[in-house]
Amino acid sequence: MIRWTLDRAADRFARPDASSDKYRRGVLGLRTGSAAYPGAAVLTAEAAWRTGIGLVRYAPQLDDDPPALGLPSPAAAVLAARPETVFPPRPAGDGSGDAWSTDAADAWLVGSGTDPARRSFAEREAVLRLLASPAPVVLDAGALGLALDAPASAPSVLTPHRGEFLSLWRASGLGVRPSGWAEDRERLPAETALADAALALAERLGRSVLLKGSLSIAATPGGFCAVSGPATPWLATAGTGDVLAGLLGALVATHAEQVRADPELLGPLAASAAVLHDAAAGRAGAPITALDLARAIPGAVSEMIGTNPGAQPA
Ligand SMILES: NC(=O)C1=CN([C@@H]2O[C@H](COP(=O)(O)OP(=O)(O)OC[C@H]3O[C@@H](n4cnc5c(N)ncnc54)[C@H](O)[C@@H]3O)[C@@H](O)[C@H]2O)[C@@H](O)CC1
Ligand SMILES: Nc1ncnc2c1ncn2[C@@H]1O[C@H](COP(=O)(O)OP(=O)(O)O)[C@@H](O)[C@H]1O
Repeated sequence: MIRWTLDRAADRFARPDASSDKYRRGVLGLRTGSAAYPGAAVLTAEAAWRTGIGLVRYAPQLDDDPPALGLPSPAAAVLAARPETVFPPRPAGDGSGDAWSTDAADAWLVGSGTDPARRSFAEREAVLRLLASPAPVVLDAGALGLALDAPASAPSVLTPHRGEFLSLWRASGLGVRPSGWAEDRERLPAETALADAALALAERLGRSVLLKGSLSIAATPGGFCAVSGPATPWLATAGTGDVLAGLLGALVATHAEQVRADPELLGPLAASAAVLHDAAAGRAGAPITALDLARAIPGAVSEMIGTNPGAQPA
């Protein structure tokens, strides 16, 4: 198992150069947030932009509930926070089934701030289409379970916390809980027990896994395994996982071609997202709030690049 560091992450961070333009630098598509959780859409967009990317496209969930309590729609909330974001050229429901084709982005982030119980049939079909296409996909929160329903054709990485990981473990038929994991959630499994479990789930699903927590483990079906942390416990606050998902989405989109050629690269990228997330946390003070964390990402990126200024993008 490799201990992942900011130096290693710097080696895999894509810098723009004179030949860059917004499309060639990486386009990330977001299918995040919902009427129930519009804030998650904002946090994923904010984190993706602040990680450094050419373009973020936001796709509202198909057939989502109407906004309640006077809240804005997730798309309106994203636009207010991040006017750089681009939205579908026409509303969904025009007969095409989806406003954007799967190739509208180099990579996709799906699921943060969504509730699987409220996902419409059209939305589920749209995500399954993404998972059957070649662009890499990050699956988070409410979309994690879809990894069990789709063949592993798109290179993909899942970002469960320990509770979500246990659900995936059970649903994939691996048993009640991994060896060395106590029933009591407060008792943290040892590093090796976390790593063994992450590797076993990655192999079973044929997808990479970033098991989040104080220690985060990035594991791939091919056997790559990296640990980072312990991260600052001030990260234990709502929305920081959405920030991590947006950050990882941007790293994947800026390496989409390389990931298509070698899906194992999702392991190092996931490990890099975890260390960059904690570096941003270190700059966000204490206590941390999720939006402050996202806003601290550029400082963490500058610090990271500063550790290895001459490196070429991987
Ligand atoms: N501003 C927003 O819009 C926010 C939206 N969020 C979204 O809210 C949705 C549901 O998240 P919830 O937090 O309600 O549900 P979770 O899916 O996080 O929790 C489900 C179950 O897992 C347990 N659990 C949570 N964290 C755990 C951990 N680290 N170890 C072990 N067990 C753990 C919980 O106690 C619960 O029983 C997700 O889609 C998420 O993305 C959250 O990210 C919070 C912020
Ligand atoms: N005690 C802790 N110490 C360090 N990091 C933590 C701790 N608890 C949570 N985190 C980190 O905070 C983030 C929480 O993500 P998640 O549970 O998905 O929250 P949310 O759904 O509210 O965004 C993850 O990146 C996780 O690694």
